[in-house]
Amino acid sequence: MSHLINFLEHYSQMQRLQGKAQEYRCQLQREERRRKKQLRSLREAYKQRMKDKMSLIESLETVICEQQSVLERLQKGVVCIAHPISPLPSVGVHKLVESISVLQLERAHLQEEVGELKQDIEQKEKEQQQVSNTLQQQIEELKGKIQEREEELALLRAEMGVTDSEKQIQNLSVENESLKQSLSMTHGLLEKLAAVNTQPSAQLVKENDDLRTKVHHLETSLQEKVEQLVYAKSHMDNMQWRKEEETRQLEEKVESLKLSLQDEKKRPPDVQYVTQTVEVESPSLLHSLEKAEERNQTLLDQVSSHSEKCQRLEEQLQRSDDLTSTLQIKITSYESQIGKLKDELMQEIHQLEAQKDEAIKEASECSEQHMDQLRQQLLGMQSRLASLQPVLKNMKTNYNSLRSQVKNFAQFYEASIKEARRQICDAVTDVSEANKDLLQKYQREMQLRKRYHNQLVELKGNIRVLCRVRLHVDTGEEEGSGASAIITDVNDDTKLSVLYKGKDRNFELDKVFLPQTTQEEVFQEIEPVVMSCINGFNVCIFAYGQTGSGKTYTMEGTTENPGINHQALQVLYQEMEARKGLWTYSVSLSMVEIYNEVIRDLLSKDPQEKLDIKLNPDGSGQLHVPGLTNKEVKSFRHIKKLLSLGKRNRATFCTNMNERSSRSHALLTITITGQELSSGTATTGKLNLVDLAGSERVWKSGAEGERLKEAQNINKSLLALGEVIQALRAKQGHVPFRNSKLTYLLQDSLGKGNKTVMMVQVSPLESNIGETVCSLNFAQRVCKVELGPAARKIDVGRSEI
Ligand SMILES: Nc1ncnc2c1ncn2[C@@H]1O[C@H](COP(=O)(O)OP(=O)(O)OP(=O)(O)O)[C@@H](O)[C@H]1O
Repeated sequence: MSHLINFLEHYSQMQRLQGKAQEYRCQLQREERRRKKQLRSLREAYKQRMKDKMSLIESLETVICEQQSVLERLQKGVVCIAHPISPLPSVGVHKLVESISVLQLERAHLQEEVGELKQDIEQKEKEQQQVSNTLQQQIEELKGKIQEREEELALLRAEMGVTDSEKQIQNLSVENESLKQSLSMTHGLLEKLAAVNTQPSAQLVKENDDLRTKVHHLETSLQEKVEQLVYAKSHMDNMQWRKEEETRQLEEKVESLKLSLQDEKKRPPDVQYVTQTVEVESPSLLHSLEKAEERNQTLLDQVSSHSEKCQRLEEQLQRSDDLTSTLQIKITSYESQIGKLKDELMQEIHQLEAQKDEAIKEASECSEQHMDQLRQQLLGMQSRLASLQPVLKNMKTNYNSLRSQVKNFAQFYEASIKEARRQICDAVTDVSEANKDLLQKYQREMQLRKRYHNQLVELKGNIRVLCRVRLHVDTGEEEGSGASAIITDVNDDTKLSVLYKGKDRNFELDKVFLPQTTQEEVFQEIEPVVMSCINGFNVCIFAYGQTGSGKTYTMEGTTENPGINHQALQVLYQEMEARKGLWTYSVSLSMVEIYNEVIRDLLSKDPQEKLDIKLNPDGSGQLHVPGLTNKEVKSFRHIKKLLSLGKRNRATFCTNMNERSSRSHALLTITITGQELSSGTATTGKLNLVDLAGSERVWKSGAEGERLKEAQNINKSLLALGEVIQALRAKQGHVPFRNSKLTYLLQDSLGKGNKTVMMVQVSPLESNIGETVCSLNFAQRVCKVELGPAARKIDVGRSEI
């Protein structure tokens, strides 16, 4: 047992260790996920910034293109200026040259900055490389440690053999493997990070180079344009000088001509000749003068057009200057933007580097922490394993001893089982014997009960005559004659007296029910007789009395106050249910009506069919009614359904035949067949519940025809019944069963050894006194013949039937 407890303790320890390992694994996975997320966000931010930079560079490129086109346009303008002879404004060209030199200076600055950036990036790359190298080294160290631990675990596993501990070790190995994977993943992520950091720097450098080449191209083209402009300017200066020279020569010529003309005019007559000569010569001179003037005019026009042209060119140059200055401003703003961007880029690079350093630091710290944890776990595991080893040895020895015990246990078990079986068999035989004994006792008790019950019933009388005084029902018909004519004795429930024709008539019967007696109280009195049916007795219960005396009420009752029929069936079913397991029962039911000595089946599909009583063809001497429906009853509910069907069928006759129910007998027969399971004893009992026709003496009041026939038949059958009961009570050898259909039909139930209850119903009304006395006389006549130990003193009344 102690081994088992030890084993369980170790097992629980193992479980705990497994749980912890699982916990660590989860922690590691969480950390890994966190780091991945961090790196992902960093990468996203970096990408976004790079995108911004690229868009800025693109915008810069477009600006440079624009500048190029402007320069091309300028170039074209300079070419146009080279051809006409006009003075050229040198200010714009100078400005352009100056801006180009500024640009060159800027370019030199940018080149320097790019060079510095390159150096920075290289420096950063080197640092990054160093960090990744150190991380790589750490990873290698971790790998080595993991390898060592694996080897240790393998050794431990080899020592421990195939137990639950091995599962634990396997779990730890799996955990180590996952740790390794996470480390390699971290390594990969770091590499990716490094790659991400280097990539944009190279791109930037490349773009800077491109920009630089573009600027160089622009500068060369500008240089060429400047040279062209200088050449054009010198050409124009030349042209202007020549023009001025020609103009000066012509003016000098005109001046000399004017002077010579004035000299000629001042000379005497020969001067006339000279004048004439001059006059002769002067037209030619005038003509040449005119020509010279004309030429002078054209030259002046040319000069003015050239000066206009020069004006325009100057304007153009002014515009170009403006354009160049705006471009210069733009370039400066772009340069400032580039500077800002460069700063931002540098800041971002610094931030990224700081983040990267932080991430690396965190990763390394985390790895170190994990390593520490793992180391601690390993130490814990080692110590636990060390403590487990002796326990394991103990367990092994325990296990071996248990195994040997188990081997012996089979024999011990078999012996104990045999012993237990023997004991159980003994106990079972004892119990079955006791059971048998009990069963015998029970059967004896049951027989005794039956006997005592029978004795009790016999003591009360096998044929009992009871009287029920109907409750005074205050109906209109009976008004004025409502006084009770019956006097009951509260102290003696067997006596009642009636004041009839001035005389007191005293009657003594088996029991008298007072008007206020309830349906339940009535049934309680006859319950033992009813119950004897279940024990194989035939029982007949008759309700006798004049019309309206309460026969149907006593037998059928109402829904609120069920009568004998309903209560009898209920208790019978209850008893059958109580005997379940000891007895099995089958119940069948038939309902007939006897009217004018004709039997009709109330449960038949054709209730009008007349039935007859015949001897059973099986030779048993028993009577039977061919064609009579004898319904097998499944439950109490089924019985109720059948009763209402019979009632309905009878009601149909009533409507057809004018209150026939009062003048016909209704017979309900329940047959109960039972079998005792232990002994196989079978019993069959019948309960006949009869609501007799009204006993009033209508035939005496001069009734005729059908009514007379009815009355005669009723009287005949009731008389026959009285005679049969009398004969039975008197235990006569011959019982006149065949005198009526009713007694003939009930022959087997009225015979010797069976039980009969005659419930004589009387009306309490003064107006019914004659019939009441008549019914009581009938009851008394039946009662007086009683045989038994306690002879009754009976004041015999007159029989008027
Ligand atoms: N003990 C009683 N308590 C209350 N009402 C009763 C009692 N006995 C009879 N009645 C009522 O008296 C009336 C007549 O009774 P019932 O129909 O049972 O007489 P009956 O003898 O069967 O008549 P019939 O011969 O015409 O069938 C019914 O309304 C019934 O409910």
